[in-house]
Amino acid sequence: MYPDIALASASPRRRELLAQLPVNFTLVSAEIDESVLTGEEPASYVSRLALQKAQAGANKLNWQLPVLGADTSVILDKQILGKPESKDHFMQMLRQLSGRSHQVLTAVAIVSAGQQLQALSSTEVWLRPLSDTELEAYWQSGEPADKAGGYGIQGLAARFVEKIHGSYTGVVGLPLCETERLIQQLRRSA
Ligand SMILES: Cc1cn([C@H]2C[C@H](O)[C@@H](COP(=O)(O)OP(=O)(O)OP(=O)(O)O)O2)c(=O)[nH]c1=O
Repeated sequence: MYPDIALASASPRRRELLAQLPVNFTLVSAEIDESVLTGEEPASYVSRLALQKAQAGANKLNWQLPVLGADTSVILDKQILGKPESKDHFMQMLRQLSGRSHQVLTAVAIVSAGQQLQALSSTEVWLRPLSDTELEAYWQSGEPADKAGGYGIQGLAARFVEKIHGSYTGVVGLPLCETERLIQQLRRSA
């Protein structure tokens, strides 16, 4: 069937989550510079990146299809934590996240030739205290490397999560309630 939309993402999680919605989609790659601008607020950062991913995807497709982009970051005391760059970086991040709550922000953007739609999901996640021995073993599993904040709530790190307040799918990388709402808005305006 002809796709309604393109997903500008290399993330297998986003692909699996979008497949749970009644929408036909195709994939497009969109590499962008993910550097944080000086003084940029976390919400502005994730929103800008989601929009830039969608725009980069739309450019590749010559704006023939609406394109969806998303970005997820872990925020601790206004500090933006991306993916761990090394084991040391991972240990440092998880020691900071241990035994307290943090925020996970996921922005979603859909761009088409005529319009730009955006949503922001914010979730508070509480992690229990984590020992260095547990963290060493978790790093060895390979799971943390491609995840913002260095953990995957949907994977082995599930046992570290005491509670969440917000959107589970938002933490995994694509808040489905908000995303479906944007797709419905797009359809209404077509
Ligand atoms: C906190 C958390 C993040 N993540 C993932 C979601 C995102 O894929 C990733 C954050 O990186 P992003 O830069 O948002 O996305 P990405 O590089 O994986 O994919 P894209 O091609 O769309 O840019 O962290 C989890 O899978 N589980 C979690 O619990």
